[in-house]
Amino acid sequence: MQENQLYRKVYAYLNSLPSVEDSDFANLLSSSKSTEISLVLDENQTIIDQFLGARVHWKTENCERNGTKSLVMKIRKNDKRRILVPYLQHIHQTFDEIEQKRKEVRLFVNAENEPQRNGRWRSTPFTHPATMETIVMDADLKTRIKSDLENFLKSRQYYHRLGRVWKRSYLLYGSAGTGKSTFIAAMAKFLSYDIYEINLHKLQNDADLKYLLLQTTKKSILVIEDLDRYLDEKSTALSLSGILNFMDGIFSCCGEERLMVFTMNSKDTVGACALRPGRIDVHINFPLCDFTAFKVLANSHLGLKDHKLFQQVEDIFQTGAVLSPAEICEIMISNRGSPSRALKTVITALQGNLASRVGRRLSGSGPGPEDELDGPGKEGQNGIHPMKEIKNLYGLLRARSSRKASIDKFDIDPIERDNSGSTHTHE
Ligand SMILES: Nc1ncnc2c1ncn2[C@@H]1O[C@H](COP(=O)(O)OP(=O)(O)OP(=O)(O)O)[C@@H](O)[C@H]1O
Repeated sequence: MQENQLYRKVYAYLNSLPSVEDSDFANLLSSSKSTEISLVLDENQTIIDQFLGARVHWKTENCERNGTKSLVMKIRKNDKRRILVPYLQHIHQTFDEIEQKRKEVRLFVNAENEPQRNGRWRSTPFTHPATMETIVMDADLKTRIKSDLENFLKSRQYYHRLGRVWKRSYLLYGSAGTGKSTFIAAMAKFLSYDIYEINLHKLQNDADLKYLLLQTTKKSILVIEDLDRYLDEKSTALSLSGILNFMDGIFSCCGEERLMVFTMNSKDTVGACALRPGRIDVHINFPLCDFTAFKVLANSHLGLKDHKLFQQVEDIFQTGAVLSPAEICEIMISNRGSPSRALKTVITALQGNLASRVGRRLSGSGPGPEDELDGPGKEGQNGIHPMKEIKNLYGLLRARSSRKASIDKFDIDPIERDNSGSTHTHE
C-alpha cells in the first residue's frame, strides 16, 4: 500500500510540537542518529496546537478493522475558513525543515568518466566537524554571512517573483591555510546541504561539465576549489567560456535552491569578467592571522584568554609578520600540553617569517607573497618608507631575540574582542 504523504507530514509535524513533551502518553524512540532520542505520540492521543490564534485538536486513531492509522483534526467552525489553508501550508513547511535537519549531509565528488559505471558522482557521508562556531573570522562578518544564508533559505518566492533562479554564488579568496575549505564544510552543516565538489581535471570537455551539473540535486553546494588555477593555467580540457557558462549559464539553473562556491588564493590573476556580479554574488576575503584571530585561536586551542607573551606576539604582528591560521593552529595543536611553549613557537615562527621577508627585500629577490611590502621607492603598507621599515624590523628582531622568554604563568581575564578586522563581504 502506498504511504499517504500528508499523514506522514502531519505525523512528523505533530511529533515536533513542544506539547508532545507534556503528553502523558508519548513514547521514547531512538532515532537513526545513535545519540538522538525522539518523542512520538501514542495511539488514541489528543494533542492541541495553536495557529493564528486558533486552537487545533488532533487525535491519533487506530482502526481495528483494517489496521489503518489516522489523524483526526478538529477546528472551530469559525476558524476553519480563516486558518485551514495557511495551517496546512505551515505543516508542509515545518515538515520540510524537519527533514532538512534530519538529513545526513553527503559529500559527492566526480569520478573519471567510466562508461561501465552508472553516473559520475561518488558520494560518502560528510562528517567534517567544522561549524560556523569553530571558524575563526571577524564576528561581524560571520553574523552577516549567516544571515545572508538564512535569508537565502527563505527567499524562494522572492527569487521567483523577480524571475531569477533561486541560487546564490560565493567567492572565498585568501592565501593557503586561511580556512576557505573549512568554511565550506561549515556552510554545508549550517544549511544541511550536500556538497558536490567538482574536479575539472577529470572532465573531458564542456559538455561533460553540463552533464555533471544535470546529475546534481537541489539543496546542495556546488564547489570548485582553486578556480583561479583553472582559469589561469588552461590546465583542463574545458574552454574558458565552458567554465563561465557553468557559473551562470542556462545549465546552472537546473536544480535550483543551491549555492555555488568558488575558492581562489588571489583575485588579482583573474579577469574581472569571471568575477562580475551575477556570476559571483558575494566575495569573502579570508585573511592571514592577525592578533585578534590569534587570541581566538589561543583561547580555543590552548584555553588561554590572556598570557604575558601576548604582548610580544602583538608587537611582532604589528611589524607585518604573518602566518596563516593553519600554521598557527598546527603549532598550537602540537604544543597543546604547554601553552608557553606553544606561544614561544608562534613567536619564533613569526620572527622567521619577518626575517625572510626582510631578507627577500634586501636581496631584491622580487615580491614575496601577495601581502608583501610594496616595491622600492614606494611607501610600504604602513605608509613608511621601505628602508626605514627594514631598519625598524631589524631593530625589533634584535630586541626580541635578546629578550628572555621566561613566562610560565598566565592570567585568565576576559579580553574585549576587537572587531575591526580586515575581512569584508560585499555583493
Ligand atoms: N579561519 C579559520 N578558522 C578555523 N580554523 C582554520 C581557519 N583557517 C585555517 N584553519 C585550520 O587550518 C587548516 C587548513 O585550513 P583550510 O584547508 O580550510 O584552508 P584553505 O584556505 O582552504 O587552504 P587552501 O587554499 O590551501 O586550500 C584546517 O584544518 C583548519 O582547521
